[in-house]
Amino acid sequence: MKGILIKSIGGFFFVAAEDKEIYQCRIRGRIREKIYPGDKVEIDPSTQTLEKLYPRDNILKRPQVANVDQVIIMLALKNPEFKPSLLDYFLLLVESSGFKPLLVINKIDQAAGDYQKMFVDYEQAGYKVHFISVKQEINLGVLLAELDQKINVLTGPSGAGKSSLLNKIIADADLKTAAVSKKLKKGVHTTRMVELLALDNEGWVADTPGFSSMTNLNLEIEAADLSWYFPEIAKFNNQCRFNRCSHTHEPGCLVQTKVEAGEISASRYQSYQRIYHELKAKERKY
Ligand SMILES: Nc1nc2c(ncn2[C@@H]2O[C@H](COP(=O)(O)OP(=O)(O)OP(=O)(O)O)[C@@H](O)[C@H]2O)c(=O)[nH]1
Ligand SMILES: [Zn+2]
Repeated sequence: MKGILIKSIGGFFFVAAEDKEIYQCRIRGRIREKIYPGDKVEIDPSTQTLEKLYPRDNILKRPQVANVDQVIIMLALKNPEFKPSLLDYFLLLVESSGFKPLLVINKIDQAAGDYQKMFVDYEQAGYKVHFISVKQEINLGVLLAELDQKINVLTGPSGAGKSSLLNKIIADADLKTAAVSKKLKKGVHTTRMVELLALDNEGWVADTPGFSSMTNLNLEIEAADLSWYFPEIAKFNNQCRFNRCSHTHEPGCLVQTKVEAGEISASRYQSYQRIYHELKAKERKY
């Protein structure tokens, strides 16, 4: 029977199978590869053995999850205050590892004025933005529909409301507590096992504890490649006067022209420039 690995602990592999049951399997000796949450597997339910690992589409490094469909970047409008530079950084991390981001802006109950206009830049760049309030349960249904049938990874800075969201949309009460237990999170650097949590529909979500420190992770990309991870800039790559234009200072740069004309967001371009120079400085050091 086919299934999906949701977690593994001490040699036990928990597989959510097609029949909607969860089987606690042992592995057959001949499977040599490492198996991650999200992996599609074949099990023998009668003996509770994991017999086969199906080829995977992709694997996310941190946390290690296989067959990821999208990475949810969740930020709050307020508490903590929304900062475009932080969102740009999260987007870059997701884009540069080759995954599809989904933007979720939480705490719209605390909004004053036309907050949506702060996100027009992102929508123009091609990102879908969901505006929600976990607390007041606004737009949660629409978001949930977007997670259906998919393996989702949830990231975002501390205080964005990730645990609160999981509390509302996870089907199983036991899993729920595991997902939000502060005790587990605070453990002395015990790396909590990644686990797929079942949503109320047919989707899955992996929480990423400690991703608040994601901003400290080193980006493993080169300055010269940076523009490929800003979709609205990547569109114009190779159209500047110079072949390997960095879009920072060169004459005849189409990107700079588009920024001046307001066709590329000035704020996004600022983030691009800042990160470009950070990466350059790092490259000079080594
Ligand atoms: N006003 C308002 N507050 C919210 C909303 N969602 C969450 N909060 C509050 O925001 C605070 C942080 O929420 P958490 O769910 O713990 O945030 P988190 O992203 O899991 O944070 P970490 O566990 O530190 O990564 C809590 O006090 C929540 O009650 C919302 O939609 N509106
Ligand atoms: Zn250029």
